Amino acid sequence: MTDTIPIPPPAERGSSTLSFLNPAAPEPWASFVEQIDRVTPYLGGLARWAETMKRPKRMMVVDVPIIRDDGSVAHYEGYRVQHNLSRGPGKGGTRYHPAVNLNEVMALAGWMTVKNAALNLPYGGAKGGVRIDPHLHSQGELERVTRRYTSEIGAFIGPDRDIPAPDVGTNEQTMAWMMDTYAMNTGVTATGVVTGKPIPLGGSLGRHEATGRGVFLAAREAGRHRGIDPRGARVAVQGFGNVGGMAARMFFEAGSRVIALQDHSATLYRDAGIDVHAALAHVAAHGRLEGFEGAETIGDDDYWQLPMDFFVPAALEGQLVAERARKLQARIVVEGANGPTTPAADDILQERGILVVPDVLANAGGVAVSYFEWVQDFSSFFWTEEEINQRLERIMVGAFDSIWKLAAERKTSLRTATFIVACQRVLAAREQRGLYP
Ligand SMILES: NC(=O)C1=CN([C@@H]2O[C@H](COP(=O)(O)OP(=O)(O)OC[C@H]3O[C@@H](n4cnc5c(N)ncnc54)[C@H](OP(=O)(O)O)[C@@H]3O)[C@@H](O)[C@H]2O)C=CC1
Ligand SMILES: O=C(O)CCC(=O)C(=O)O
Repeated sequence: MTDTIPIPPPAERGSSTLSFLNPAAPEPWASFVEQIDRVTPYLGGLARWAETMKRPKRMMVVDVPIIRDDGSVAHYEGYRVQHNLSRGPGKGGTRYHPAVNLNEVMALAGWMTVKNAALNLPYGGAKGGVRIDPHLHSQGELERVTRRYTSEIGAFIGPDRDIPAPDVGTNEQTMAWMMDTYAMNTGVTATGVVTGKPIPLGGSLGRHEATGRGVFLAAREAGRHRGIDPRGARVAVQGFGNVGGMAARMFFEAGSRVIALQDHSATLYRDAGIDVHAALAHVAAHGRLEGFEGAETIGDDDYWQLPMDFFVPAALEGQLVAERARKLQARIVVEGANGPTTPAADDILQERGILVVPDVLANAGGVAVSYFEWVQDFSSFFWTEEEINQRLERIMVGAFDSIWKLAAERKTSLRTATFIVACQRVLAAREQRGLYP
């Protein structure tokens, strides 16, 4: 039922050679469930509620029909999963990608529940997506898809119900169309229905950079504990979109040597360090890393064996599988993407002494600033970029510190410690709310 739209072969996207999702990885929801199983023994009396985390509260699969530019009718499958609403409205991004499916969106929504609770944001967890390759559609077609999708899920979203934001394949423009469609359908200009909006529509300064900035802050804190200064550190980044591009820029501006970059179109390497500003300008002009002349092209196998201090996977889930975890020559992995490391790979990295800063902590800067945006929209009072960046740093460093201490106390990985904090908050709320009768 969820696989009616075939995944276009890479050939349709130009000279891409990298797969969309790693076939060697388990399905994302299976990884999420395994992570919940791993944390359950640490939950004490709340463990009796742990099953809640393995049952998404509400899931929608919607048909999104549009008339294409050539007059033909096309159907796309859309999803919105509200994984948990115990602590507040749903919150999480919207993904446009040809491999999106219900299983993936369930996992992404589950990770949002954990991430939001780990940072103590007053939200549950949700995520949405449409199974479409945005690279193959005109702006007009994407606008029609977005408006139809927003109308189809319209009864379930709202500033106090569920608040979408950008994710892979979506951006500020997508959020503007979602907000406008919601306003047209309800008669209310409720700017807080989505975050990650353009600034003139109630968007927040700093949101565009926030996830990458948060990844850098998490890396800096992890490096402090491991005696690795970002200045001069060797860094490789996978994925060069909003998160990977911005994280690479933050490292570069902090004096790191960004030795390798990879996106769908190319894997690039320069031992002396890549000029990240020049690579960003190339992608802004050409839409992909392919053709960038400031580095040499290397093979995918070589990429996974480069000696480095920080590795930042910032593309899709399931990239760091067991085989790659055995080869990886990094000292710290900072997960910019959601779910990039499989549970089996996690174990191997831990055995090998490679520190992993998990997605649900490392990439939480985006949703933290989304929270600031939502608060600003409600109060119609907007903060300066400096205030936003200071608050972001405080929230990221505070969460990192407390999770680091808990991991040391309980002798767990940072991932398990983050899940302990989050599950305790979510399940305590569930228990306190009670069940009727
Ligand atoms: N945007 C946000 O605020 C947040 C995003 N995240 C997570 O970060 C990750 C990236 O999201 P975001 O940066 O927003 O998405 P974007 O669409 O902006 O960028 C994704 C990047 O990953 C590349 N990519 C896709 N597949 C592969 C692959 N198999 N190998 C190498 N590169 C690949 C894309 O290349 P190409 O363009 O060539 O396809 C692109 O460079 C996702 O896991 C997302 O869920 C997490 C927190 C917040
Ligand atoms: O900003 C948000 O609301 C959510 C961002 C997101 O999708 C994520 O953190 O994975």
